[in-house]
Amino acid sequence: MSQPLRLGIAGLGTVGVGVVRILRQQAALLTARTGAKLTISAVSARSKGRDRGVSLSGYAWEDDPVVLAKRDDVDVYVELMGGEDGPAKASVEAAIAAGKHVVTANKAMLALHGQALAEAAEATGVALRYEAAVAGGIPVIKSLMEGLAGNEITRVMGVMNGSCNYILTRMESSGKTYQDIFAEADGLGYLEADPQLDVGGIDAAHKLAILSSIAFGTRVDFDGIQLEGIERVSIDDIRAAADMGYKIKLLGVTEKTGRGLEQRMQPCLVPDTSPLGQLEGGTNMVVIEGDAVGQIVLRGAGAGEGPTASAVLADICDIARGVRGPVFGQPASTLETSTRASSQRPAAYYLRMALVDKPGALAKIATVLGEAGVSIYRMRQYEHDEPSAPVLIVTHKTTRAALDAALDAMDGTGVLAGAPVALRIEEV
Ligand SMILES: NC(=O)c1ccc[n+]([C@@H]2O[C@H](COP(=O)([O-])OP(=O)(O)OC[C@H]3O[C@@H](n4cnc5c(N)ncnc54)[C@H](O)[C@@H]3O)[C@@H](O)[C@H]2O)c1
Ligand SMILES: N[C@@H](CCO)C(=O)O
Ligand code: NA
Repeated sequence: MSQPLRLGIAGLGTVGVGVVRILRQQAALLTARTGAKLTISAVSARSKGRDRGVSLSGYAWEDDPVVLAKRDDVDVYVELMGGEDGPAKASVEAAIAAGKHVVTANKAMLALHGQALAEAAEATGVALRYEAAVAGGIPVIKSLMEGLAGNEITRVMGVMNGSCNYILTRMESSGKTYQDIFAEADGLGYLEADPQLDVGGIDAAHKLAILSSIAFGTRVDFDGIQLEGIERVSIDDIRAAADMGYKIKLLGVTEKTGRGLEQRMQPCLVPDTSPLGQLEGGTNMVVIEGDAVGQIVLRGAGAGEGPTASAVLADICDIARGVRGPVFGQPASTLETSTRASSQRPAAYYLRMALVDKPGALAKIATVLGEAGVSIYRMRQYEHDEPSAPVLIVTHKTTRAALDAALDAMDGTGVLAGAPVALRIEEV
């Protein structure tokens, strides 16, 4: 048997405790699989005395994660504190400089500092692994980097924030408003301490930025993501979309177009019969398309103690087996700076509008759409008691620019009884 692999774990919250638990409960299995004894040398968290429901006896305690990261008896530094900067980044940098391998679940840090950290790790010859950072327990990093290494990746899509998917699917099943279900999710502890990270799409966008880099050989470019959260998704749209055969999802999409890399994280419609459309509750799904493999669908738990710790353990086991390799699948120095594709690839759009119920109103809308080059594919007007008429339109594929021109022109027609809603329909 090889030398023991000695771990230093910083962060003993949901994920850290899960990792300690698996290391204690599955010690024999992990040794059988890796050929090495996996031991914990030291741990760090904010509160030393807190009862975490798992024994920490036999592990040294460090108040400062940077000190922990550099300890002589630590071979792998496991960062499970979170936060894009602060002690997480400082300690990971210290670990790399001290020649320690690093495992982290910190998507925010990688989305914003991934390139610099990858360059540092590769210069020092240490592993920097982060399976838990994207879609938690789903082995999406491994699938993309290893299982699909023979493919040119054409598109990656995913629902990668469980809290948002919970809110959207609960709105539909309960018929309640966004505000009501947001409060319910908050009460159940489903939201991050800063809920804007979830509902603003930021957490999911961090994950998308990491996947883009691996899929397309580009430097992580979080700021290049067209980002919109779910705060403005209304129960009226969820109902109307359902009536037309769609679900609304906070969907991340990254694809290389002739104009550059297009990364979008926004609410959009997907067919209700598609795997993404059928994804309920807090579950995650990532869909990957490669030129040789076609489309594959990965589904599972994106968060929670067990699933996230499962991914951290996978990385630790790989390091124990001697697996190294570039952080984003090819040497960091060869990753390209992506050209940001400025406008969105053509798509069908869903439009919901309330029209003044007077002769010629619908004709005016049809005219401005036609004049902007936007063609109508499907349309419904519902019976109504109110003075305005609810109208739904699904367009043929069009550019966002043409649609925006049509929406601008609609403003001047005098037949709108409120601001129209326009959502992209993603081909999945
Ligand atoms: N919880 C999940 O389901 C999940 C899923 C995927 C990824 N992640 C990521 O895993 C990481 C940890 O998440 P979590 O949910 O376990 O968080 P948590 O809030 O439950 O735990 C954080 C831990 O870090 C410790 N900590 C924070 N600042 C510290 C400091 N300055 N010094 C020492 N210790 C410090 C805290 O004391 C706590 O023990 C984050 O990067 C998060 O984004 C979490
Ligand atoms: N808040 C995140 C946690 C996992 O990153 C989610 O809901 O998916
Ligand atoms: Na994962």
